[in-house]
Amino acid sequence: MLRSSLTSAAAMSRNLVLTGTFIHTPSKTKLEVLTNTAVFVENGVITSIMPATSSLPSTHHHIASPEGSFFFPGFIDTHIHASQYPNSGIFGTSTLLDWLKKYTFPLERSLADPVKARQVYSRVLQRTLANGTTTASYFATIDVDTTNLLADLALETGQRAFIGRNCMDQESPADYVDPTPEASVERTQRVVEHCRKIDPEGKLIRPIVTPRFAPTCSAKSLRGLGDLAEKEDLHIQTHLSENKPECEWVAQLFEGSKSYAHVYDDAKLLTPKTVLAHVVHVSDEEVKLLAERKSGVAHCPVSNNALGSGCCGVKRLMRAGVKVGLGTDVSGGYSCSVLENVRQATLVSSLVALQDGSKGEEEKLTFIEALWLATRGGAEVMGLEDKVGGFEVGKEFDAQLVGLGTVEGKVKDSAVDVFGWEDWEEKTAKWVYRGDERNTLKVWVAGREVYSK
Ligand SMILES: O=c1[nH]c(=O)c2nc[nH]c2[nH]1
Repeated sequence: MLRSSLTSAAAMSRNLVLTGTFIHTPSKTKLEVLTNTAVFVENGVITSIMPATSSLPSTHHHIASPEGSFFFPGFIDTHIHASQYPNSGIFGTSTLLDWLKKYTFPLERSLADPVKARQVYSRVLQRTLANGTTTASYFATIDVDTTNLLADLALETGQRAFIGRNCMDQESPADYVDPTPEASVERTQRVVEHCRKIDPEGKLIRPIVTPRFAPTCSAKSLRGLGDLAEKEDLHIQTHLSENKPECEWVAQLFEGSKSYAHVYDDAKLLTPKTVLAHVVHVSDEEVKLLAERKSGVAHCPVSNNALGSGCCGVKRLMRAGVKVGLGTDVSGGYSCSVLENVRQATLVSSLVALQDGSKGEEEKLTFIEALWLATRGGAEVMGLEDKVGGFEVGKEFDAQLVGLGTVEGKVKDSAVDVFGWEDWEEKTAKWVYRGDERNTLKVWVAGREVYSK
């Protein structure tokens, strides 16, 4: 059940003490398991972590993890198109450019209808929270009012969200396009103002400048958006080098730029606050540029597989010092589950390891590294590394309670069977490869319970 009203005392409680097992990834290679532990949360922030004792202060609302369950940091979805959620699973055999025309632009255009937008956005917020996503970076549509509605709904449900209005002023359908480069900037400014009005300190809701991708943005609009982001110190999100025909198209449209990545760099759009989705077909020079600019990558394995875009060598990016998180990329990706992307990130990396010219075993991502990408990696990409991603004093309590099943069927509705002899690392691996939203029992953002099964 989604906590959209503030009536429940538990949902409201900002002073909590949670006890039981806590699992997180302090580093890329380490899964830390804290058993019999108490985590104190005050005003949404973790104030102490200590061994659990039998006497707990009555000033704090107590939540104990049931046997066999554990607390895990909330997932960070660094790339998701909220407006495309109704199309999840509908992509046929299309690839990126025909998929955009056939399925995506018509649906996005229809969301200028506020009734439909409310229905779709409410549902995607509910479904992502039910999958343990506590932070999401959303693309909406080109429509200002319904993009602002997405911001309102995210604030109401309590998810941490970056809200982006899609900018597109060329190479787009005649009835789904910004009329001028100036309109792209001015309409974006209206969304920025709205987000800042409803959440002045950006505690949960932040605007994000969103040039859709280079082909649908004129050089003038890209430059205008780069200027806006610089002036207002804003986050930026876009797509980079997802599939080969797209890359060829960009080379034709932007002959003056050295590469696809340079198209954005030439417009001041590669900054430490930039999130680039996909990044499948990039040269070493482009990878170096991303690392130099400290821009982040949203790795979207499910979408890359579904649309046949290619296998992203994610370890290559990480070795070069590029920040990387995971993105569901709904609805190029058919699932809004970050866990599904954790799983597929590891599987794709095994295929990358077999490719000619790869570094073999070095390309493989372990499930622990993939969980790190889904939490701390995503936090770095979104500039939230001091706030979320793990269990440490000073971080906000963004977390999910994960319940696994037993062979006796003690946890209902779970596809994970735990026999009892597995250690916590093995149980976590079983969750990654066998689990789904049925295992997400509760979710908190900044100490507020925002979802309960
Ligand atoms: O996966 C994607 N989804 C989109 O909506 C899109 N637009 C440009 N490039 C895109 N890639």
